[in-house]
Amino acid sequence: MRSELRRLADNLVRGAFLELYLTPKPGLVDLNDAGSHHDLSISRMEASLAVVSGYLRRLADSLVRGEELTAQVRLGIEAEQAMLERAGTNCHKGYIFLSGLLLAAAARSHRAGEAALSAAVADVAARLFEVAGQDDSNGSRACDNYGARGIRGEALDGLPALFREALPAFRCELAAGNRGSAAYAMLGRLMATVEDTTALHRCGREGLRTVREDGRALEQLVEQRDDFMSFLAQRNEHYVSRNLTMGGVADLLALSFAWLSHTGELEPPRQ
Ligand SMILES: CC(C)(COP(=O)(O)OP(=O)(O)OC[C@H]1O[C@@H](n2cnc3c(N)ncnc32)[C@H](O[C@H]2O[C@H](COP(=O)(O)OP(=O)(O)OP(=O)(O)O)[C@@H](O)[C@H]2O)[C@@H]1O)[C@@H](O)C(=O)NCCC(=O)NCCS
Ligand SMILES: Nc1ncnc2[nH]cnc12
Repeated sequence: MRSELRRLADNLVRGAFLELYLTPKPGLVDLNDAGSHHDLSISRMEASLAVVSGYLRRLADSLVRGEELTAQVRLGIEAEQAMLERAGTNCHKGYIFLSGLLLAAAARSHRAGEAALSAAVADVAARLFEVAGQDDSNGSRACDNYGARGIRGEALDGLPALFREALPAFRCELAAGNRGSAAYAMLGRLMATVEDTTALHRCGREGLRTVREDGRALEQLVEQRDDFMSFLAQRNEHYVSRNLTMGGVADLLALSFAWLSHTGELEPPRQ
């Protein structure tokens, strides 16, 4: 259990790096540019991931010691503060929460399999929201203004974006022999389905609609083996012109990469 949790913690860090370096991603920081994030850069996000890495190791240790959930929530809040102090950004706030939630659920899930893990996520999220207060945040305002459920709904429902959308999209593409486009099939599915409160906060319902339509277009281009890379680069220009971004999609993509890395599905097949 100890080594398994440490391994998952390491994969959660790896997943966030894989998300950061996937290029192009409209509105988001990638190897080409900082998208709609004037305050961010690759190096700043890498500095933020150093904080995430230390946090996930401490969280795994806390879980191995069998500490109460309140101790893990405290570690999450400390990590949010350390990210602001050391990297000057809140760019992984959502991921600190989502990765911690998945790790805490894995420690408490006594049955094997993704359905059991998803149920454990929902259970931990319900208990976590009882002990952690609700901030006056961009996400909570977007939820109030647009009747959205955002990251809290995603967590309380057991991460359906991960288990029911992203992973099946990746596996379906891989089963068709398309290893090169599998990550983009996953990105397209997340864009088409996630209720991203970062997009809502920045550009209202119109912004979320744009992300969803682009997600469906990306899925079609991937399916038709068309030039989806040029499409994403063009959409990046549009997102930057509107200040549109999709931080929730980014965090859920990172979580998906992390889980696929943990299961070994990112490795090339053995000859
Ligand atoms: C539960 C908390 C995470 C609090 O969340 P809250 O409801 O208060 O909302 P936000 O503070 O807005 O943070 C939520 C972040 O979640 C990401 N997100 C958005 N939609 C979804 C979704 N549908 N599913 C999953 N995740 C989603 C998103 O994160 C990314 O975007 C961030 C940038 O957003 P923002 O801060 O709004 O930035 P800007 O637009 O640039 O802002 P301005 O400059 O305009 O002001 C970035 O962080 C990405 O990660 C949302 O931002 C929570 O704080 C909590 O309870 N924490 C407890 C501690 C903990 O983590 N414990 C776990 C231990 S087990
Ligand atoms: N690549 C990225 N760009 C901007 N915000 C993010 N939050 C998580 N990943 C991100």
